[in-house]
Order: sequence, then C-alpha cells, then structure tokens
Amino acid sequence: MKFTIIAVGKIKEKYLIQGIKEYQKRIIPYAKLEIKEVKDTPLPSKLHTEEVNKVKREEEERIRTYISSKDYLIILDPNGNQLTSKDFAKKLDKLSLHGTSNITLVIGGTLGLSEKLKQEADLLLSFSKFTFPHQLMRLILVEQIYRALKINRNEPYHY
Ligand SMILES: C[S@@+](CC[C@H](N)C(=O)[O-])C[C@H]1O[C@@H](n2cnc3c(N)ncnc32)[C@H](O)[C@@H]1O
Repeated sequence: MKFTIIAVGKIKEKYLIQGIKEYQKRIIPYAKLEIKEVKDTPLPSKLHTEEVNKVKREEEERIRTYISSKDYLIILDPNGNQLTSKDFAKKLDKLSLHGTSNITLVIGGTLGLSEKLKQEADLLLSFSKFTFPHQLMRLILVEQIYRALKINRNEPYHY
C-alpha cells in the first residue's frame, strides 16, 4: 500500500518534526509513505469571504499538482465522517483487497480547504469535531495510519 500525504504549509515545531519522523520510520516495514508539502499562501490582513476563498483557491491549485485521479482521495475535514481506528483499518484493508493501493490524504492549511476540492473526496474524514492545527494534524494522521497498519496485521499496539 502507498500513502501520499499532501499537506499545506511547513512544520515549524521541532517536537512535531521528530514525532512525524518517528511514525514515518515505523511505517516503513508496512507501507510506502510520501509527504508532499505545498506552500501556504500568506494570510491577507483582512479575512473577508473573498480573501479567504482566494487563499483556498491558490492552495487548492498547488494541492492538485499531486493528486492523481487513479488514487483513493481522503480529505481531512473537521466536518467529515468520523470513524474509529478499527473502522479506518478495515476501510484500508477493503480498499487493498479491491486493488486500490494508492491512498492520497490531504491536510489543509490555516483556513482549511476549498469546497470544490472537498466535493471531490472519496472520503471526507474527520478526526473529531474539534479543529486541530494543521501541523499537529499531520502527526495525528501518521500515527493513525501506523495504528491501522498494525491492526490489519493483528500486531500488538492497538490496546
Ligand atoms: C486549522 S485546520 C483548518 C480549519 C478550518 N476552519 C476548517 O474548518 O477546515 C487545518 C486543516 O487541518 C485538518 N483538520 C483540523 N482539524 C481536523 C479534524 N478534527 N478532523 C480532520 N481534519 C482536521 C483539515 O485538513 C484542515 O483543513
């Protein structure tokens, strides 16, 4: 299975960089994982709908350069569908059984993702109704991918 995480913006915090690297290392024996970081658009001083939409549109364009129509597209959004870790593992297992082994996961920037992009998702995934910073979301996501892979192998981790 191959996972591609497309994420808007850089990770600045050292503890998050270390945490993400740790899970990337743990995932290596089970699956391929690539992280494509796309530039975030600097936030304008005024955040009216028009300015917000412009930022989202620009970031969407950069995200699209890494999306392949052949991949299963999971877009992370607080208002998406909530799954348990076991359900997520089952979902990945089913996709793999049906021959879908390229999974693309998208994390938005500070203002989130465009509606247009969200509508194209095969799965709109929420990790709870709370909003997390995009940098922390990347760490949570790699941990949950690792957890799902362990669950599917029936290996101890998911207590
Ligand atoms: C700071 S949040 C953006 C907040 C923005 N108001 C929104 O509603 O999307 C940055 C990105 O992190 C991801 N994210 C944050 N919290 C999430 C959650 N609870 N579930 C899924 N994704 C989340 C989403 O991809 C989001 O675009």
